[in-house]
Amino acid sequence: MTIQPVELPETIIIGVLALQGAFVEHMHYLQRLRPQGHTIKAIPIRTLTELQQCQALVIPGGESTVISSIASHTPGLLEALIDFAQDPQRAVWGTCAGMILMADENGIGGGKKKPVKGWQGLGGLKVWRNLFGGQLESFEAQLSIPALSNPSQPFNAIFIRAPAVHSLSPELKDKVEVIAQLPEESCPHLPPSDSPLGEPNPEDLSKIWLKKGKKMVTSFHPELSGDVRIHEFFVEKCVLGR
Ligand SMILES: NC(=O)CC[C@H](N)C(=O)O
Repeated sequence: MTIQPVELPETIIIGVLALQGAFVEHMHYLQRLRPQGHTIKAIPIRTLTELQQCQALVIPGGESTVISSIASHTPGLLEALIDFAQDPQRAVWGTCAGMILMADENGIGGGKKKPVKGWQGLGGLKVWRNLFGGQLESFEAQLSIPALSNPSQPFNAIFIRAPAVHSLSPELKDKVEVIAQLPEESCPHLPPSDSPLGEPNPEDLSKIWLKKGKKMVTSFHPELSGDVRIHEFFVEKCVLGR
């Protein structure tokens, strides 16, 4: 099946899911971008009608259980978000809690807590919630990321109760681009392996920024870094596909 490219309007509306979490920051960063030939308008999304106006979507960091619960109590919203996340024509970026929601399945620690409903945006991604630890274990890492503009300038990646990749399905592994990884010494330890997610792949733990077609996920918070380059990447590569 070939996918027909969608004609984008001059003004591209990027929705930022605004139910909970760091959505204001994402909107500020997106509004600063000036891609060639287009204007970006970032709008907060709280209803189905607002989502229907968007060409692309950002799911912010925050608390995935809360975002999921509010979405499920808003008429038609959760189903429409899942459709949007799975539509290969639509650009969607999940950061931190947003990455958890974009996964197929998620688990926490030894797997005792109920998982959050996965939107299956990349297809084949499983994540651990909070594997890097609680709020007090938050940390920053200066990363060299060759895919960014001005790559010699490190990117300050901020991790707050961040999720880690548990595993990628073999089909996803073939299609996904791993854009950034953590050095081994910063990777989390695996929890006891009694998780309902099945056997983790320790090699996937370091993967903190993944892209498949128009979808991407980052386990950290680029909207808190003071650096717009990952937002710029999302607009150029995922939204505009250039
Ligand atoms: N900074 C974040 O987005 C944290 C995500 C949070 N630990 C969750 O499970 O939803």
